[in-house]
Amino acid sequence: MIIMISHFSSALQYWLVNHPIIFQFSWTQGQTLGSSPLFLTLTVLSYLFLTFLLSHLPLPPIRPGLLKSITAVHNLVLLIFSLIMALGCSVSTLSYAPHLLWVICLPPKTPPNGPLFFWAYMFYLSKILEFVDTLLIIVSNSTRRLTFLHVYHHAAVVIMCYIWLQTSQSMFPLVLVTNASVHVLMYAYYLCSALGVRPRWKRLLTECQIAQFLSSFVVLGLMLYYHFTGSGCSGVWGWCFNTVFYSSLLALFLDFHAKNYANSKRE
Ligand SMILES: CC(C)(COP(=O)(O)OP(=O)(O)OC[C@H]1O[C@@H](n2cnc3c(N)ncnc32)[C@H](O)[C@@H]1OP(=O)(O)O)[C@@H](O)C(=O)NCCC(=O)NCCSC(=O)CC(=O)O
Repeated sequence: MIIMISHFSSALQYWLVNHPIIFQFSWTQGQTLGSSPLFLTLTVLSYLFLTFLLSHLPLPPIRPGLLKSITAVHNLVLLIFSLIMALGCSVSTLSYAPHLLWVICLPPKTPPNGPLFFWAYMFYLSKILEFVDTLLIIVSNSTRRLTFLHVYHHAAVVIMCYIWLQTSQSMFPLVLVTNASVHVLMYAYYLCSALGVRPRWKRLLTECQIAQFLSSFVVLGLMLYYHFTGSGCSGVWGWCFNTVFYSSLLALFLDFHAKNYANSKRE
């Protein structure tokens, strides 16, 4: 049993941290795929433009069975990918963080190399894959769900991940693990919905999302404290973006909660 656990943990360590592609990863602006400011600008603008265009065009109907299957596969892929990213970033942090404070405050001029930044890069790419959520909402004619919250979140989160990589943003490992874990639940919820099962824990899921934004303010506060009381933390401009972004998401999610669950009893 002990030998099996030890084999499993070595395999995990290799595939999530020490594999050469992960270990030797380096984010280099203009060289790594998707790392140029032009790529970021075009990606976000194309997303906004196509969302506007497709939601105003009459689209050919898709067979409900086919749409259901595509939606289920998309959600399953993102569920598994989110789980791998949460695990990968946690194991990389446990393997490489020299001390606990390091996950909140990376030393200034930390180069965006190695396993932790590999997972930040995967997270960045996964946020582009999440654009398919919007396409699914549009093709299923569910305009009720094409909200400002949804489109704003999907566009801005890509910019946030780019800043993480470009500025070696302190505290990203904590935010990544929290968000990817919440997204495991979120895509499980959407997967069940697509398969025709409405989970009874929708409200709880929204509350987990709100809790993740609230907890990120604690981490943002700690980073600022260590930045000004120590020798500085990497990615202070990213701190400003994160603070504005999370404050706006918190306000939008509190509004969503008030509108969706005001009359429902807690389950
Ligand atoms: C419980 C929530 C996760 C989702 O609330 P909703 O009101 O959107 O959920 P709902 O009950 O209408 O969802 C079920 C419907 O979604 C369809 N559906 C299935 N898969 C989907 C997918 N990948 N993207 C979008 N919709 C999808 C189902 O087929 C079903 O359609 P039908 O009804 O036709 O059968 C909530 O907490 C939430 O996040 N609300 C904000 C809306 C949003 O866009 N969230 C995701 C991005 S924000 C985010 O991700 C924040 C974060 O980082 O945590």
